[in-house]
Amino acid sequence: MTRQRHTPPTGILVPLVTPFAADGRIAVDALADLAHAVLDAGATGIVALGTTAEAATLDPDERTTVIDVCARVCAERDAVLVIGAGGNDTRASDRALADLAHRPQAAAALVPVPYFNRPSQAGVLAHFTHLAQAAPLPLIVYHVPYRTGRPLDAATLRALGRLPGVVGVKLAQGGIDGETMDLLGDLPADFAVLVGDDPFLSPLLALGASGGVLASAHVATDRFVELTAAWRRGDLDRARPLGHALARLAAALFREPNPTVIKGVLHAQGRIPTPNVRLPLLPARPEAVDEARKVLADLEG
Ligand SMILES: O=C(O)C1=N[C@H](C(=O)O)C[C@H](O)C1
Repeated sequence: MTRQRHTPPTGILVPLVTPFAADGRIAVDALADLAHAVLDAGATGIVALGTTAEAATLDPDERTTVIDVCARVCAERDAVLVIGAGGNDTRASDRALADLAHRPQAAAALVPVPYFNRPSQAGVLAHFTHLAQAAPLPLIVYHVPYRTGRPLDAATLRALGRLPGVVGVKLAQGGIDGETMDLLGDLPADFAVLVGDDPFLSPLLALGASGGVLASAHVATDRFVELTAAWRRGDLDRARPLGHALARLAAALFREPNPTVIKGVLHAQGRIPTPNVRLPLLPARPEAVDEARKVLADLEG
């Protein structure tokens, strides 16, 4: 099948947490309120079932609920919806993506590089070539080698970017290295780099990234949006200090495994009913939450 190219999403996309009520069930209203709040603050869209959503701990019915809520809000708001899908097995990923055929609101699926079973780079390319041909919607490759155990060089990322069904990469390499520079220096047409490492948002925007998928942007969303606009118009006097301030905020929010600190902060702000996470995650220590709130207050003060 020949796939047409689609416009990649840009700007700030927020991968929403899954708020839990005291009885352990998903707090559906709180999830919808979070979605509306980040869109009110200027986010381009939201990601349902990202890592931040603790997607791995949700049962199939709960995953459907999360997608339903996010899809409803995005439809109401005419916002971009990206849905996390896929895994480390090509056939299973294929089936998961096929299930999204009845989600016409979704702009793209966020699909991880296969983790744990350590395919070669050629195997990763073959995986995405297969998925991109068969999937009912465009794909964003989620490249996060410190989670997947599979680094990719710039040539492979570019080859992924040239696949007709692939519209972008969520780049979370844990830093900026030679491969990052090589990739951003020579991007395929209509292929978006979305930053997935919150502390590196500002330098990667300066290098040509078109936005970010950032759990940190649950808070100070308007500042993250402002940062992308400042780099876009070349306003260095605004972008540099704001970028540093948001990197400090991101560092504080990621002091403990994501999304534990973010949930602690959202709970303290009264935006979600509990800070609860599911095992094997443990709730953030109160000191970590307090520190993140202090950095946030300094930013907003
Ligand atoms: O869920 C996501 O999408 C994100 N997950 C990353 C992680 O948990 O490592 C962080 C990033 O902000 C977005």
